[in-house]
Amino acid sequence: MTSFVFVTGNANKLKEVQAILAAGNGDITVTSQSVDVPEIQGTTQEVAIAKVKVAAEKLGSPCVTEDTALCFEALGGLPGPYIKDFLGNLGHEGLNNMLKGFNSTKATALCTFAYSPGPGQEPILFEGSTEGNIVPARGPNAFGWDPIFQPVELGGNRTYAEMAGEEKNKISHRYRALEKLRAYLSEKAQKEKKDN
Ligand SMILES: O=c1[nH]c(=O)c2ncn([C@@H]3O[C@H](COP(=O)(O)OP(=O)(O)OP(=O)(O)O)[C@@H](O)[C@H]3O)c2[nH]1
Ligand SMILES: [Mg+2]
Repeated sequence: MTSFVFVTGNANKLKEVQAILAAGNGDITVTSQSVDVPEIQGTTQEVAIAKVKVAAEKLGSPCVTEDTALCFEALGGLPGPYIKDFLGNLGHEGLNNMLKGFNSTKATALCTFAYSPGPGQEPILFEGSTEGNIVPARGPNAFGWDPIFQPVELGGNRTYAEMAGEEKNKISHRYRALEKLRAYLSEKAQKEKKDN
C-alpha cells in the first residue's frame, strides 16, 4: 500500500479523489494538507509545475497538487486555468453569456495532477480530460461549474451536477488524470519494494 500527500484547499476535489481511490483496488491512499500556494499565470502545465514546486518546498517532502482548467473552444482554450476567477466573478450565467455570438459551446474539462518527488526535484504531470458543452445551469449547485458542464458521454444530456457521484467519477477529467497518477505511484512502490 502506498500513500501520497495531496496539497489542496478545495474540499470537493479531496472528496472526489478519496471516492475514486476507494472505488479502485485500494492500493493507494491519500492524506491531505492545505498549504497556501500562489498560482502563476501561464499554460496549465506551467501553472501546475510552479504550484507543486512551491508546495514541496513548503512541506519539505514529496507531494501532489492538482489544477483544473475549463477550456472553451470558441475562446481558444480560455478561461482554462483561470476558470476559478471567471466563475467567481461571472457565475454560471455569465459563463454562458460569454459564449453568445460564438457558434460553439464546446468545452474541455482538463485535470492536471503534479507529483513532486521532493524539494528541488523535477515534477511529473498526469493529465486527464473530458469533452462536453457549456449549457445553462442544471442540477445541484454543490461544486464549482458542475451545473453548466454537460459531458458528451453517458448519453450527452446531463450535466456533471445531474450525475450521481459514482457516474461523474467514471468519466471525469479528475478520474482520468488520477488513474495515471495511481498507475505511476503503484509501479514506483513495487519497484522500490523489489530494490530493497
Ligand atoms: O464543477 C466543477 N467540477 C469539477 O470537477 C471541478 N474541479 C475544479 N473545479 C473548480 O475549478 C476551479 C479550479 O481552480 P483550481 O484548480 O486552482 O482549484 P482550487 O483553487 O479550488 O483548489 P487548489 O488549487 O487548492 O487545489 C475552482 O473554482 C474549482 O472549484 C471544479 N468545478
Ligand atoms: Mg487553486
